[in-house]
Amino acid sequence: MSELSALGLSDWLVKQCRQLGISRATPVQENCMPAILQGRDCMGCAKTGSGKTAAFVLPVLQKLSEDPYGIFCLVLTPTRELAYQIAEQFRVLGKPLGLRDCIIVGGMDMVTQALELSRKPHVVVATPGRLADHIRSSNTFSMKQIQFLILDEADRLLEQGCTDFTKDLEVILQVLPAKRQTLLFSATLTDTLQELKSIALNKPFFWESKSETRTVEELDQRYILTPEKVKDAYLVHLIQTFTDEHDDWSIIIFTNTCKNCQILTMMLRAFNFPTISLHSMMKQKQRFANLAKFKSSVYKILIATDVAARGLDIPTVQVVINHNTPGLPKIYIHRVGRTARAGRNGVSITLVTQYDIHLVHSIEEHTQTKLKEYPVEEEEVLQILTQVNVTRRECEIKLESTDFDEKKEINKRKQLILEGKDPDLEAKRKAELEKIRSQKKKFKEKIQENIQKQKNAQLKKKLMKKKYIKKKKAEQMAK
Ligand SMILES: Nc1ncnc2c1ncn2[C@@H]1O[C@H](COP(=O)(O)OP(=O)(O)OP(=O)(O)O)[C@@H](O)[C@H]1O
Repeated sequence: MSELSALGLSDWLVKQCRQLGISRATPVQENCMPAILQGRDCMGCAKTGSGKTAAFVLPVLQKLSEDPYGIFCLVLTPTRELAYQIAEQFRVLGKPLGLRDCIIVGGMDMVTQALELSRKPHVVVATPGRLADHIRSSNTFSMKQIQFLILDEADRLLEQGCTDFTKDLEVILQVLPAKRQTLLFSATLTDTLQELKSIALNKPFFWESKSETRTVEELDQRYILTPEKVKDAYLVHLIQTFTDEHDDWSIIIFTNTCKNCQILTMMLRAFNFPTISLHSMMKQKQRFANLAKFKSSVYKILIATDVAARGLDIPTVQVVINHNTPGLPKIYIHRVGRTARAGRNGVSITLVTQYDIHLVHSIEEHTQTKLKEYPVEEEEVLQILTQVNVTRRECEIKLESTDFDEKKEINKRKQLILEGKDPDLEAKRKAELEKIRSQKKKFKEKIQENIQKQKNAQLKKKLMKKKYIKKKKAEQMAK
């Protein structure tokens, strides 16, 4: 690791870093910061928890201090919680500058945000959807002068997943100057390198940490093979063991859906575990409040969907449990990267059913790490199995009596409206597609049935012929 001052940072910034416990640069900082300070575009790919945020925050602050104006820098990131975390790093490190930042994310008041944007903050940290909304609806701010565009978790921003940012990014890129520095960072940048290269136009400086594995050495990666029906009993058993043995540990449990997140939270609370949840069906204020309670260790267990998989930096997290095996290796890398950050140790445990074994193989191949089995006293798990499953069922019934599913439907409709689609038309289209699909299926089945019938008839014919020949032969022999 290098001294920060040797990398071209001013004394005030080095001093500010020291106050935050940053005395020497991590490899991603050591390699990317000089290139950024030289004015180059940069793509940085380094493992989770390796200090990528400071690798772009520090050079931006250095440049901003030389020529301060607003809006100087725009940071885009996929989740609202991450936007607040990044803005906080800018605020803390840029305090001596009197840095003014502005956070533009969905679920918060648009008028207040528009007002803040019009006051020319130095740095805007945003999620793409809400920023694109402001650009479409307001002319009270300009981004024509920005020096830096930063895409944190860049691969997620550019991939076409369930939340597709590409249209919003197009809107944003149209209002940015062509002459700017573009910086892209992620722990899984190399997966989508080609798409990313088109965003950073000026022959970017590319740096990737050289390592055989794609997860950190300090992370102990484990799995438990379990039948689906016993999964929750394993989960309760694991949490009981961890909380019995450690006072100061926090645990993040990742699950696949908002509903599962809600049910597991209710279930663990029924067992008196201090549990809180984070998922996209919660109101934004509740999301922030829950995260704050988890960060301050008021609650030791956070159950989240993949909305919390990337970027969140919570040093007390010692354990990550994957209640479902992630379908994609890169989701696994980000999820387990919520622990073992900045040189600390951590454990990840993935619950694997017999249907997920191929996913584990793909994770192992991608991360170049073999997951080890986590030893569990199975007798103890079996002892609580009935109680856990009954409690889960009770929680499911309780949730069904609320308007959770209805809210989900409303949220889906809202999302479609935001995407400029008519929800009723979409539902009709979906039903029609479903009808066509089922007709196709029936048609295929019919063809298969006919083919089978033909084959059977041919077989029958062959058998009859054989029988006939046999009979004839027998008759001839008799003669
Ligand atoms: N040079 C440094 N020395 C010590 N700690 C550092 C240094 N740089 C950053 N950190 C700390 O390391 C932690 C992880 O940093 P950061 O959140 O930037 O990781 P990241 O690489 O962006 O991870 P992810 O891929 O999960 O988003 C933070 O708490 C940060 O304050």
